[in-house]
Amino acid sequence: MKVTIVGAGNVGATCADVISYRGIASEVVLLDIREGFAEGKAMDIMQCATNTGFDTMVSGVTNDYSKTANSDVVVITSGIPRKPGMTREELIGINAGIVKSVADNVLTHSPNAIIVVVSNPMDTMTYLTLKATGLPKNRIIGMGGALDSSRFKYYLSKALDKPSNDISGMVIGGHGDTTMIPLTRLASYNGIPVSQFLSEDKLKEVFEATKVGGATLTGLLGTSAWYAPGASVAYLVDSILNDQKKMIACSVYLEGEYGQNDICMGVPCIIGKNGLEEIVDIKLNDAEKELFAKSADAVRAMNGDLKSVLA
Ligand SMILES: NC(=O)c1ccc[n+]([C@@H]2O[C@H](COP(=O)([O-])OP(=O)(O)OC[C@H]3O[C@@H](n4cnc5c(N)ncnc54)[C@H](O)[C@@H]3O)[C@@H](O)[C@H]2O)c1
Ligand SMILES: O=C(O)C[C@H](O)C(=O)O
Repeated sequence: MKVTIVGAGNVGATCADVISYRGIASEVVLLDIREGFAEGKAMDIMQCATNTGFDTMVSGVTNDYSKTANSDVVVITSGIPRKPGMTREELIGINAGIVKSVADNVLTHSPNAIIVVVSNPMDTMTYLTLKATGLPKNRIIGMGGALDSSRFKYYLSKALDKPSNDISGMVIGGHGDTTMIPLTRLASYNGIPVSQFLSEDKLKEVFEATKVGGATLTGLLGTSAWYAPGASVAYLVDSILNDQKKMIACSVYLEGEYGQNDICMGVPCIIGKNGLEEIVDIKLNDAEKELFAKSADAVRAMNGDLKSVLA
């Protein structure tokens, strides 16, 4: 199975590294516009093969889309990341043009690919990709919820002082500092509601820390995070390529689900060989429904800025 990753920067290269290390795909092509950069990243990753023991063929190309032909999955990470103090939404002016032209290019050579959108503001870039390509909704998946959910479990694990892998939890809504909805009511520690172990105040702290998880890392690193984002994309790609049918919160096109229409935002999805295979309808309580509606208002307002790109 072949995966192309457009953008060989921090997230794209980390994703290629995790995919090859875990043997998720037989071939990975990294593509970037910076002369020689993707080639260098691919060479560096390939020089891990004998020490970490993988057989995936990773190659890099400078803007040559012919090398990406017949990819099963294309991941779009091209564009600029935010700097400390910025929101993801501020990236739209530059990233919208990049994402649209990249989506057109990849489809010319891989007309059947499933596209995973990572560039920010991710929900809006996912919507843009869907509208610009006209592809069916099962083939356009925005990655954000897998990452936000892993951060949620990290913060819960810290609060509980228990391992992250014993914790279950999901973040839905937009992938933004104010639009994420960590579902604290439904999170559990080995099947037991976390509310049995954590006070309301502690859960509120976890909720708030999760929402700004990306901003916190950006403040510490000077640019946005890449290890967990790259691993989260690889997790999603694994579920597609290996038809795992995992339930993963992803940004997908909604047509009435969760009371929303004509918008891409994070909801629980079954992800398999056809990409989005099902949107899972979990029963939200009134407070969660209200948060979801507010989150959708913010994402929709952002989508309004796409008019000139989509014209
Ligand atoms: N959805 C998420 O959960 C999530 C997580 C982390 C980062 N991101 C976003 O992913 C994007 C990339 O982040 P990063 O940290 O890897 O940035 P980065 O700057 O390290 O890498 C981006 C790469 O894109 C390349 N690029 C720019 N224009 C291109 C084009 N037209 N064609 C091909 N390549 C092009 C650049 O040369 C650069 O190497 C940012 O927009 C960031 O906000 C999203
Ligand atoms: O925080 C960012 O800007 C990058 C990404 O969306 C993240 O959540 O790490």
